[in-house]
Amino acid sequence: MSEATPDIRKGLVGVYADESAVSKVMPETNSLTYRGYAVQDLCEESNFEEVAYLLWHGELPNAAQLAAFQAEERANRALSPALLRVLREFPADAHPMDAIRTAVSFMGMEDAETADISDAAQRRKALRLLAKIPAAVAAANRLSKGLEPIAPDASLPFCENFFHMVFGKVPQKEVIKSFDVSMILYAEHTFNASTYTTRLVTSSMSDIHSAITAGIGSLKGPLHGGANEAVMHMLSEIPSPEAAEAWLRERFDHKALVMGFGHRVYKSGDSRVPTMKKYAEIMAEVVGDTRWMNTSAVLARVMLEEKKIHPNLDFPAGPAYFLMGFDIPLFTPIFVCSRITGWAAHVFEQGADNRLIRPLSFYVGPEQRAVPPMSTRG
Ligand SMILES: CC(=O)SCCNC(=O)CCNC(=O)[C@H](O)C(C)(C)COP(=O)(O)OP(=O)(O)OC[C@H]1O[C@@H](n2cnc3c(N)ncnc32)[C@H](O)[C@@H]1OP(=O)(O)O
Ligand SMILES: O=C([O-])CC(=O)C(=O)O
Repeated sequence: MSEATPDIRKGLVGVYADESAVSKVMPETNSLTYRGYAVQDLCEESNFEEVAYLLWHGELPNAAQLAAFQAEERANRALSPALLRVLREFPADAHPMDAIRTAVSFMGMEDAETADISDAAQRRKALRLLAKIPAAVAAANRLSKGLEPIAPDASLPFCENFFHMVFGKVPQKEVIKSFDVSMILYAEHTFNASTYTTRLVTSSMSDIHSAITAGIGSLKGPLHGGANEAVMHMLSEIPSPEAAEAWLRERFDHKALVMGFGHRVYKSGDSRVPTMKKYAEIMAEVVGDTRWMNTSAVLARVMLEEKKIHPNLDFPAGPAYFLMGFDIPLFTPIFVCSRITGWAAHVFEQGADNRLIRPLSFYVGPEQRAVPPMSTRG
């Protein structure tokens, strides 16, 4: 007798897997809060370091707490000589997401506290990851182009230091502000695929480097974080804003996905898009290049008219990063530099009230059968 099929939610659509106090997505009002604060307000009133502290501690830092947090982050940026040697051995055409995934895994082997999964140790390790990941991303990017890595500068704030390590210089304040806003918007988003991956790994009482390494693997996919790169490749294929509508309609004919559109939770607009779009437009003004935002506007209009699908955060973030001068394969690793904050907050939360995550599968394979001898197998 065949079993009745249980209620299977493919893709876990609509499933509440646990409670969380880190952030809240409200699709009915297109809004998002981190620990109760609207992301738009955080973008205007705070900076990425303050948001990292907020996500990890539940409250915004006061001046002394922020200064101590920043001092810790700045003191932990340098990569070990061994990791730098490993980075030099990576194939020049390795994708930077593969490079940072491997680098974080290596950092796990180097960290003296890897095996200590107490809350205090996990927090110390998360701080070291927040500090070192940008240095590894920047070093791998430069090495892949035959350039020497640039050592972090402890006199610079987080965002300025990232530009320093990638380009060897710090850009004007409008560029830093746009980047900082992108880092705040990318920091956290409830139980997205990569965050859930980090919680799943944590649930077996594994360590934070293992969880973050797995999270990076999940983020890489083009249905998730990899979409910010895919958006820019797509925009680059479109010869001009005037050609965008015909290009898109042709894509509809092939039933192809349009990258940077759609979202599992938001169905009438991603809460973060208006803010990121504003700062992408500021970047277009700073650089004096409106092609990407004009092309984007046509795509967004036609997608809404024809498919009723809105853009997600990756859609304006892609051109914003391009206008900041970053190589396209660096876009998702930049997302990692930010999302380490949200991932770690979830690792702490999962660890504080843990139960092994282990769902069921409904078997649909062959009935039980005898193992045939080799001589009878076709
Ligand atoms: C930071 C982030 O990770 S944001 C997400 C970044 N990812 C992307 O931009 C990739 C493109 N987008 C997508 O692939 C999807 O929208 C996802 C993966 C983000 C969400 O997927 P789901 O929640 O499973 O999609 P959903 O069920 O809402 O799709 C409904 C319909 O819209 C279509 N659709 C959704 N997004 C798109 C898109 N970007 N282009 C074309 N059609 C789309 C689906 O094919 C589906 O059509 P169907 O009903 O004819 O099968
Ligand atoms: O929430 C999701 O599924 C994807 C997303 O937007 C994010 O991780 O920022």
